Order: sequence, then C-alpha cells, then structure tokens
Amino acid sequence: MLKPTTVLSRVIIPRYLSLSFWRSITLPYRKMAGLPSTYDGAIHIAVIGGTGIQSLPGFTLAATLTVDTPWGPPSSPISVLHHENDGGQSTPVAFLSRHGLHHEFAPHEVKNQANIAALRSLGVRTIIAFSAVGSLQEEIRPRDFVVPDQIIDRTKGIRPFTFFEGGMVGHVGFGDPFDAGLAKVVQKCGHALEGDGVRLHDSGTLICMEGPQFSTRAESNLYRSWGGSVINMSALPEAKLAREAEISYQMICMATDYDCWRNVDGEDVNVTMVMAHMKANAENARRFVGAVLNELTKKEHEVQVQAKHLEGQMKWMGAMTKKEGRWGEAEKKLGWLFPGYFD
Ligand SMILES: CSC[C@H]1O[C@H](OP(=O)(O)O)[C@H](O)[C@@H]1O
Ligand SMILES: Nc1ncnc2[nH]cnc12
Repeated sequence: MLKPTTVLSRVIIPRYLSLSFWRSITLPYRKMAGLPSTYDGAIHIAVIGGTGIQSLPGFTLAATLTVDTPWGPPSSPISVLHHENDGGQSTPVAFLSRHGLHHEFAPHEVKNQANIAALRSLGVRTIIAFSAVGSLQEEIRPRDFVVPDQIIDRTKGIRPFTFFEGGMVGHVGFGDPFDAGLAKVVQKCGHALEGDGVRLHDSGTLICMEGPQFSTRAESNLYRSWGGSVINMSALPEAKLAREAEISYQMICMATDYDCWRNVDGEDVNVTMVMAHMKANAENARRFVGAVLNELTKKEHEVQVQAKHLEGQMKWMGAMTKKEGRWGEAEKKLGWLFPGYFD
C-alpha cells in the first residue's frame, strides 16, 4: 500500500507523487549542480562514510566526480573536498558514501570493487573508512570509537572480493588487515579529542558478518568467545580490495549498540538504536575526521599518505599469471587499475 501524505478534500495523493518526496530524492544532486565534474591533480586521501555519514559537512566542496570503472560505477558520486589544515594549507580529499547517497545499497550490495578502483584512479593511496558497529565487550560503550587492528571474516562468499580473477591470478598479504602507520596517526588524533566527549579504544578485533539481518544470540556469544571486540557488515571486502589496490586503509568504528548478547533493558540491536547513537555522536565523528585530516596533510606524513610502502607490490610480488596464460577481460581491467604494471 502506498503511504498517503496529503489529503485534499477527497483526493489522496500518493507519497511518490508529492513535491516534497521528489525534492528529498533530488536534493543531493541539486546541491551538486553547478559544481565542477572534473578535478585536476591527484587526490591522495579519501574518506569512506558509512551508516549515518552520507556526507561530510563543514568542508568546502570543490567538485563532484562521477567515475566509471571496469567494475561499474561506485556506490555514490565522489565529492572532492578542500581541507584547510592548521597551517593554512589546502589539500583535496575524496569522499564516498559506501551505501549510496540515500543508503540504498545493503552491505552485500555495496560496490566495493568500483569504489576502491575509482578512488585509486583519482590518485588515492590512503583511506579512512567509517563504520557503525555493535559492541561485543562491556567496556566498549555505545558512542565509543574503536581503531580495530584485526578482522574475522564472517561474510559468506557472496560478495565480489578480489580484483585478481577471471584470467589473472594475484595474492597479497593480509596478516595485518589495517595499516599500522595510519593507525598510529588515527589513534593520536582520537586521544587528543579524549575528555571532550570522545572515548577511544586503540585496538580490537572486528567481526565482519554477512547481514543484512543482525546476529543470533548464539552467534553473538560465539564471537565474544573468539575475542571479538566489535561487529559490522562492511569491513570486508573493502579492506581486502584496498590492500590489493596498494592503498593504506584504516577503519574507524563507532559503537552504536551491544548487538544482542547483552540485551539492554530487554532490547536487542535495531536500526533506530543505531541511527540514534550515530546522530547524537555525529559531531564527534566529524571532529575526529577533521583532526585526522589535519594531521595527515602535514608534510611529515607525505610518504605514509602516498603509501610508498605498498607501491608496486602487485607488480613485483602479487600477480602470478604469465602473459601467455592470461585470459578474459582481466588484463584489460587490471591495466585500467594499474596503468603500466602488466604491459
Ligand atoms: C544500520 S546497522 C547495520 C549497518 O551499519 C553498519 O554500516 P557501516 O559499516 O557502513 O557504517 C554495518 O556494517 C551495517 O552495514
Ligand atoms: N550489532 C551490529 N551487528 C552488525 N553490524 C552492526 N552495525 C551496527 N551495529 C551492528
């Protein structure tokens, strides 16, 4: 049944015909209209926004890019924001909304390959990814931030999870799924905000489940027995693809609930709970990003930001298939992602 929003005498206008509905749908695009759709120069840093973070207010919007990749278009247009650091230096930062501009992609539908490929094609070598997570430990309270250092993969193999398939094989190390150098910067910035409404946990094991349904109580307790700290549905394959694309990647998690193991006041995790905590803590999340960008844009982090430690790893150590054994579209697609690597 369509939800009636306006009743004029006896005429019922369905919601999809109302002006307010179309205004809300087209607002982000109307905001983008008039902005440049190209950007000259490399952008080295990107922020991926998750649940409740579809945009980054407070930064100057310089351009909106629609990038097409051999894996299709990304989840959302990419906003180029100009970040001015404390020293007055302006740096471009790419912003992408993981679930789309209106949260239209479920965790298993997120365009992970296209997202990572599009960001790399712009020059991005460092990604700060945000995620709303459930807490699996008493001491990680809703609205606390966690900088995870490990992941346990509980996705079900239904998401496209690699660039190296269909004619070209590649393997990359993933013992430490997040970038330790980048984590240090993030931790330092998070601690600097502590006492100001921000609580930060420096490490933690992130369980990435398939979803979109939340866990059963038995699963939630199992993950706790494995030493899981927090749980989400989005870290993988995003982190794996970033590693394959030679991009330094760190997720910043914000706890929004205690999943279902703790059943707070008779309530398990639900979307209303998640969104309420995200909304209430949005300003802290924004300040956290601002602080991380301030730090990353300093000259002393240039080598880290450009991920020089990962550069060339797929060319020299990762890809295995000899030229004569390559088949399908793989060579062409990987040639787009890594120009000049596999000629
Ligand atoms: C709306 S609760 C479940 C949803 O929230 C998290 O999203 P994200 O990681 O993009 O912030 C979680 O991973 C699920 O996708
Ligand atoms: N409890 C939970 N499980 C999975 N993903 C989540 N995102 C936020 N809370 C979550």
